[in-house]
Amino acid sequence: MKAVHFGAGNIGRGFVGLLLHEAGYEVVFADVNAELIEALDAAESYDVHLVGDDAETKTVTGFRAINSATAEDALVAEIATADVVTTAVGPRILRFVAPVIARGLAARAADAPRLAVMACENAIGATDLLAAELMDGLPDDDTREELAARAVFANTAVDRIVPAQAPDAGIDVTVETFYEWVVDRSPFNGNVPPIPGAHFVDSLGPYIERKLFTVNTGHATVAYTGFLAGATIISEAIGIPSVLEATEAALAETSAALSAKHGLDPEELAAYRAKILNRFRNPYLVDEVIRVGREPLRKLGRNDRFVGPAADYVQYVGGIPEALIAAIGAALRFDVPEDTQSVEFQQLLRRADPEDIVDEVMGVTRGEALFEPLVAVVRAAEY
Ligand SMILES: NC(=O)c1ccc[n+]([C@@H]2O[C@H](COP(=O)([O-])OP(=O)(O)OC[C@H]3O[C@@H](n4cnc5c(N)ncnc54)[C@H](O)[C@@H]3O)[C@@H](O)[C@H]2O)c1
Ligand SMILES: O=P(O)(O)OC[C@@H](O)[C@@H](O)[C@H](O)[C@H](O)CO
Repeated sequence: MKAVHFGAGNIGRGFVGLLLHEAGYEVVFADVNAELIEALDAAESYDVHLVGDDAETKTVTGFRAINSATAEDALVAEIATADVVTTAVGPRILRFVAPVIARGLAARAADAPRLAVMACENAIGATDLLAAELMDGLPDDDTREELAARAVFANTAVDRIVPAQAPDAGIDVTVETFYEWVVDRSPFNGNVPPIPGAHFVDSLGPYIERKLFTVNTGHATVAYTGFLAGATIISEAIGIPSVLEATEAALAETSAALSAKHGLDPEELAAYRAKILNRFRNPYLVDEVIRVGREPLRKLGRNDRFVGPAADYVQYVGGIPEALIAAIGAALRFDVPEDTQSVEFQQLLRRADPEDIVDEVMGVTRGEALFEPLVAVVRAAEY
């Protein structure tokens, strides 16, 4: 069995690549980072260090690596004969990897089994987005129909904290012990790919929302409020009482919305929240607030970790989620010169009207209950 995985970064090597290897796949990593690809190509193995309770080291072997920027034809040939394609490149990069996956599908033998395509990104419907980008790039409906019949596109939810790696780590990765990979079973018609580390479910919606609106809302709240409090590392930030309080308050609101929307049990959600806060406290993970807060424009989008659950709170619980609005207020002050979106956002805050920022960045329009509270928090953050 062979898997082609786009994005040989932190989660690519430390989670998806590891689980596919453990499932018995030969993994072909594809990435645009030439140095990383050369290092992977030259190595016979790399280690994944699981840190925290039940620490252990796992070794990944039997992989290859291809530079997707310079060796596209070789990558197309790999996709043509692969069983699985996965991505962990970031949601806004999916449109760049879609065309080569399309070429790979077009090159498959007519009798080849359908290719399982799963985007492993922190976004609701990431695989749908990848599929839409792929289909949009095709010349006509006949080609779209032909290639759609050669693939199975399945949404997923992935959870494992993998920080940026130490400069001397090489291709080895340090990760937390916890992991969860949940995949929508419904597109496979009973033929799910054999990946023991993945959990196939009939309805992914509650899983991805529970993950994104608890792990990632909490993580981002710790990052943004921690950044303002002067912390640099997540485990340090969550030790600050005001940061913990802000995070617990935001997560109480997301849990209320999840419970009201999906019928999730409040006690189970409380246990889930407590476990996640403990994951953030892991003293062996050096996870910087600037990684966790990265790309604030994406994180403040309508369907992402703040506005998504805030809108659900308004719709399913009723009232205004004040703690989530306060966390958004902290996100507006995430001023990090090395983060392109942070720089862009700080410039936008200087020149744009608060109403336009709420509309265009957060996707909340005038007349919605969240509009005025969000305008007020943006106005308070403006220079
Ligand atoms: N790190 C985590 O804790 C974690 C956990 C769950 C999900 N995720 C998600 O996984 C994705 C990747 O996150 P990460 O932390 O591994 O980031 P990362 O920056 O470590 O890895 C991304 C990799 O994608 C590569 N890349 C960029 N453009 C590419 C292209 N056009 N073609 C092929 N490769 C390309 C980069 O060179 C990089 O190696 C994101 O969507 C993130 O939200 C991350
Ligand atoms: O990857 P992002 O930028 O969407 O979010 C940053 C972190 O919250 C994220 O990478 C977590 O570590 C991960 O989602 C844990 O499963």
